Amino acid sequence: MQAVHFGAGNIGRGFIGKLLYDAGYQTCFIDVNQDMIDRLNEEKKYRVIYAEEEGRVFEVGNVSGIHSLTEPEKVVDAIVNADIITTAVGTNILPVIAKIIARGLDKRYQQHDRPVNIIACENAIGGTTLLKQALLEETAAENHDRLLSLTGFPNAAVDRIVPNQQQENPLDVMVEPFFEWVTEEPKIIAEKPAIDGMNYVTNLEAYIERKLFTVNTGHAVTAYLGYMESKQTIKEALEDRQIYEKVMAVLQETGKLICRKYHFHENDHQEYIAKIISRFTNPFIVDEVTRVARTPIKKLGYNERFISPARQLLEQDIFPKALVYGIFAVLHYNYENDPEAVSLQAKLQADGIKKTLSEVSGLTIDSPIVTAVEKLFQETR
Ligand SMILES: NC(=O)c1ccc[n+]([C@@H]2O[C@H](COP(=O)([O-])OP(=O)(O)OC[C@H]3O[C@@H](n4cnc5c(N)ncnc54)[C@H](O)[C@@H]3O)[C@@H](O)[C@H]2O)c1
Ligand SMILES: O=P(O)(O)OC[C@@H](O)[C@@H](O)[C@H](O)[C@H](O)CO
Repeated sequence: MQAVHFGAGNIGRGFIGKLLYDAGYQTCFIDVNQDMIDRLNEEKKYRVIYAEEEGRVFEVGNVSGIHSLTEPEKVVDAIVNADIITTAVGTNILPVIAKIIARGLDKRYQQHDRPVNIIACENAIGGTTLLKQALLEETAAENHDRLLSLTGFPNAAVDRIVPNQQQENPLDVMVEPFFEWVTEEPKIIAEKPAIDGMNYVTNLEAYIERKLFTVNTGHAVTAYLGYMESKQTIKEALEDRQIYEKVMAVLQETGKLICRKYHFHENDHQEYIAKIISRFTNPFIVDEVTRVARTPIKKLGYNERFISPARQLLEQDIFPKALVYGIFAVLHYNYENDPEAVSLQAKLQADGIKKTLSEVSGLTIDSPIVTAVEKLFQETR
């Protein structure tokens, strides 16, 4: 069985690639990192190392690589023959790879009518749906029906902390032992891919919101508050009592929303939070605050980890005080090596807090969230 996976990065190699290998797939990674592609083709295998006391090591074999931009014909042919297509490139890159995937699917369905599932393994609500929309834009209108009748577009939630790597062999990747991959069953086409460790659910929204608003909201608040306090890593940030308490306050707010909306049991959710904090403070992982804080403009999006739970709480007449503080912290993120942080700071300088926040978040300028964030700035001046 052939898998085509876009993004040979941390999650691509450390999570999806491993599960695909264990399930018997030969995985062709598509990336723009030439060194990574060359190494994959030379070595045809790499190692996944667990960040734990025993330090278990797993070999992932049957891998190869193709450059997304310089070898487009090879990418197209890999898509023609794929049994599954997955991505882990970052949500912002999905419209970029849509072009080549659309070409590949077009050629595929000219040659045969074997259905294929595409699963975007990104941190986003409706990641595969975003890719599907971008694919339709890249496909001639007369081929839309054929594309939609032969392609499955299930959304997914993926959870495994894979920090930036410092391995001797750049192909090797250290990951936390915990993982969760949940895929939307009703949108699967034809036979369900049998991948050990990937679970199918009918109500993905509950799982993705629980994951995004707990793991990722908690992670992001830790990172932005940590950055403000000059902490280097997520673990170091959480060792600061004041940061820890602010993070817990945020998780109690998002927890209230998740438990009410999806009827998760309160005690189970508190255990879920405790487990996540223990994952963040895993002593075998060095996870820099700047990795977790990356792309702050994206993270302030309307359907993202801060604004979505904050506005949903507000709709229930609950004022999201702790989340507002988190948003205030995001606006302080001025890391010069993150292009989005640089643009965000430039925009804040030019347009001020209310206009900037309103534009990046999609909230109205008179939203109580925007007003409360501005008030925090005034109070700390
Ligand atoms: N690292 C984690 O802990 C984690 C966990 C769950 C989900 N995710 C999600 O997985 C996705 C990837 O994150 P990551 O941490 O692996 O990032 P990463 O930067 O390590 O990997 C992304 C890869 O995509 C490649 N890429 C960029 N543009 C490309 C293009 N046009 N064509 C093909 N490849 C391209 C990059 O070269 C890189 O190798 C993100 O959506 C992230 O939110 C990450
Ligand atoms: O990947 P991002 O930028 O959406 O979020 C940063 C981290 O919170 C994220 O990568 C987590 O490590 C991951 O989502 C854990 O499953």
